[in-house]
Amino acid sequence: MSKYGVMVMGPAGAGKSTFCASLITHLQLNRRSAFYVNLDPAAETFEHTPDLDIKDLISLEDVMEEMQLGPNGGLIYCFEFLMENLDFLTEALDSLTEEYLIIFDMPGQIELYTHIPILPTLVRFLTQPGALDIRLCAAYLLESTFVVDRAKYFAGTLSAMSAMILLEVPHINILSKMDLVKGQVRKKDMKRFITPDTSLLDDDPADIGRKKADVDVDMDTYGSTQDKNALMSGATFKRLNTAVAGLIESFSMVSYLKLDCTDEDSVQSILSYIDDCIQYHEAQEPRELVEDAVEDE
Ligand SMILES: Nc1nc2c(ncn2[C@@H]2O[C@H](COP(=O)(O)OP(=O)(O)OP(=O)(O)O)[C@@H](O)[C@H]2O)c(=O)[nH]1
Ligand SMILES: [Mg+2]
Repeated sequence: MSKYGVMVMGPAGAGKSTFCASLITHLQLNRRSAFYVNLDPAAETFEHTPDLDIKDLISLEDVMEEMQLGPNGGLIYCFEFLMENLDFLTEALDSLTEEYLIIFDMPGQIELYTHIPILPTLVRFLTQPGALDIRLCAAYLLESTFVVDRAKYFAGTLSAMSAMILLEVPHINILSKMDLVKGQVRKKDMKRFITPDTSLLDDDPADIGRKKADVDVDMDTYGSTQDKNALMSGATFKRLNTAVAGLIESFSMVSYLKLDCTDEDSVQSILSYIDDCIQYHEAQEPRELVEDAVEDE
């Protein structure tokens, strides 16, 4: 019997936990079952109480104190500990039926999605046929306000692509908090962010400032805030961004779905993409009519 799940990932503050909460509320309203797994050992408050919480296995606070680690090192330690204690997941998830959507709320430390091999191992474990066998979809959130700074947007897109390549499961990318950019970006421009368009760098409004500075900064003077700003907007920086954007374009893997958690239709639309990715509906038994619906007829 297959199980179904979505792993909600992305940089710190991208809106992962808020999306998980909106998704659970939406599922409940539609009489679907959710199983909420919090894998962020630093998360403290939740709109919906997790059904399984990594904090019951290991606490980031204890790790930081006992192992003398900072928050990022502590998080990696927690995940390594989880990988040595995978029974913690198996015991809780094994009995779930195909009716459930298992929602994994992940931490925001970017290194988890880029170069540390823990997540691929975890994903392989969750999806392994004959074991938990979860049909898993990865949902990578990037905050839509990133589009205001094009260099930041392409850097974020590169991190999304890195997660896609690393995890090798069906994957959707999401621009979250769309309500925050409503009316600020023209529709025509937004399309170029939804499917990354490298020419966005050619007509970057930030370039106007760059041309004025006519920069390639003398490294000897690098140090003051002003010089740092000049460096970040210099010709070398532009070449770097163009190279990153070219890389993203050559793989042609990333495109985004738009999410506004305050809008129920938007959450429903993302859910239908997730359902498609994991082929949720194909495994569902036809539902019996609810009693009052029968009475109405
Ligand atoms: N306006 C708006 N704010 C949002 C939305 N989604 C999340 N936020 C806000 O963004 C902030 C961060 O949201 P979280 O859901 O905690 O983000 P996260 O990705 O789980 O953060 P970490 O777990 O710390 O990495 C909170 O203040 C949320 O209220 C949205 O769709 N619209
Ligand atoms: Mg969170």
